[in-house]
Amino acid sequence: MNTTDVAVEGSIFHLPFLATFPSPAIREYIRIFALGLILSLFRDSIAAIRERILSIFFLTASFREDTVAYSWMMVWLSQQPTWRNARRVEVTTRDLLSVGIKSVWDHSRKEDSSSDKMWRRMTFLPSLGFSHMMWYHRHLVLVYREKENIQSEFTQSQIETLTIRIFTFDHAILSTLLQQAKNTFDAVHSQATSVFIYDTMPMGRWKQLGSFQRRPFDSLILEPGVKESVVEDARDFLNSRDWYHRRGIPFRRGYLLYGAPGSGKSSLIQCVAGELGLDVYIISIKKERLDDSGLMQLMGELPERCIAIMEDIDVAFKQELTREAGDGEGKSENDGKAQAPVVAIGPPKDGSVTLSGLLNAIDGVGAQEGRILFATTNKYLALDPALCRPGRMDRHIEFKHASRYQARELFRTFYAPGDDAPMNPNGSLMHDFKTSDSKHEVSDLASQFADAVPDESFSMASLQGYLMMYKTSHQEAATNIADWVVKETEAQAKKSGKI
Ligand SMILES: Nc1ncnc2c1ncn2[C@@H]1O[C@H](COP(=O)(O)OP(=O)(O)OP(=O)(O)O)[C@@H](O)[C@H]1O
Repeated sequence: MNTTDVAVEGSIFHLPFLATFPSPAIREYIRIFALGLILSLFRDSIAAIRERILSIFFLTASFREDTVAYSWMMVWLSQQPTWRNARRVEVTTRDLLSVGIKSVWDHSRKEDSSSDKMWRRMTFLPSLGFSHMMWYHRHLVLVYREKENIQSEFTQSQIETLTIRIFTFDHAILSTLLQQAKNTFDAVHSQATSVFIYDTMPMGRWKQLGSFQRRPFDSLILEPGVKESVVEDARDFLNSRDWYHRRGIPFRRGYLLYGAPGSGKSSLIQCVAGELGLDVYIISIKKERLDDSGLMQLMGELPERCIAIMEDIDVAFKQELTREAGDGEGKSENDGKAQAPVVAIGPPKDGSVTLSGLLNAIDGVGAQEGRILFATTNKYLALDPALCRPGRMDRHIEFKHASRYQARELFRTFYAPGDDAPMNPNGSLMHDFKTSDSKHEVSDLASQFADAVPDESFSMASLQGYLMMYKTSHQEAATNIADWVVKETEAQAKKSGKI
């Protein structure tokens, strides 16, 4: 018997059949392989036993990154004091917008109170790949975050899963925790509108892009009653589900906002979203790799109460028209009453969404109920009649360049007395806006400003741009507007080749 045979037979891992192999090296390989196999089976059994024990004593809930409940839980976790003292923790000063976490303002560092450092923002989260313990209503809770690889046809990416285990036999505690997490999330987001985009990669899903502060309703200046009527119409729609169902009418509503660029179309959508507390889902029809079925899928995956936006809906199909053709100041091509659309629509140039695909996605069988669709265009006449008909676009709202009324109200809102008036470095208001004298003064200057602006000749965006040059001096803004109008009119004439 040679030394190798002794080693095999004398080891704690004795396999008699190995003696049939003449080569000692092969015997050694087989022995190591078998040992590894047994260890891995042993490890799996231990994990299965551990899992079994945990599932007996703990209530387990998993949340995938692409679900709303995951965002609730992450926001709630980020607000738990436990992580501030944890020995292993993820600290970030960024907003984790994909899950809707806004970093919290840390007021605790009083020594920095004179400087911006007081406002250092931090979010504490349980770190990835590590099991954390915390207490919830006197129950032990285990928190585990892990990333899982997802392979698609084109790419490989990762998706996170959060697992919560609660030491309890009572299911109600999970419901309480979820409700509390949702309330926390809602409270954090009550002043903000969440924005979602469709992520076609690695697999189609709506993904939160971020959130923006609700736009104050008063900051949008349209002709009297216009914005109020849109909000009321949308509110009425949301409350009329049964009415629609009883009459067999699909429970969807569409608004087509058309007209001059920079006149408040996107701003109106922001205001409606803020007033009705709805999230916004942006649909880019021109997105790469989006075809008819992809569009249908993303429309079908919209949540029930939301605002879906399709901006520049004309650009998706009209190859010969470009946005620049009507972007200049001065009267827009859409001024005046809306006429019947006359231009035929050609095949798509870049994207692969077709007109019939779009029409189906808007009101086909798979289209989501309860959603509000806002489509915008600067080329109203270029749209196909089928796209504009009631049922797809129920209300058409025209936007023109600023009227005198709008110019005056813009000025008044811009220099409105209030807490958000421009501040001096020492914290005092730049103007004494709080006195009624200054209110009257702003009113008078607003009229002077509006008188100098020709009716429906300049976009609200350009007037706003002008006022931005005089953020701190309303008198100068009112005095210099006449010169600005002359210069701008000349510039427009040059641009359009009139001089
Ligand atoms: N009616 C308005 N009232 C107040 N501000 C306005 C108004 N119209 C435009 N603005 C301001 O001008 C800027 C552009 O507005 P907005 O994006 O809403 O215009 P739009 O009509 O959607 O433009 P576009 O067609 O080019 O996308 C914003 O900063 C907005 O605050």
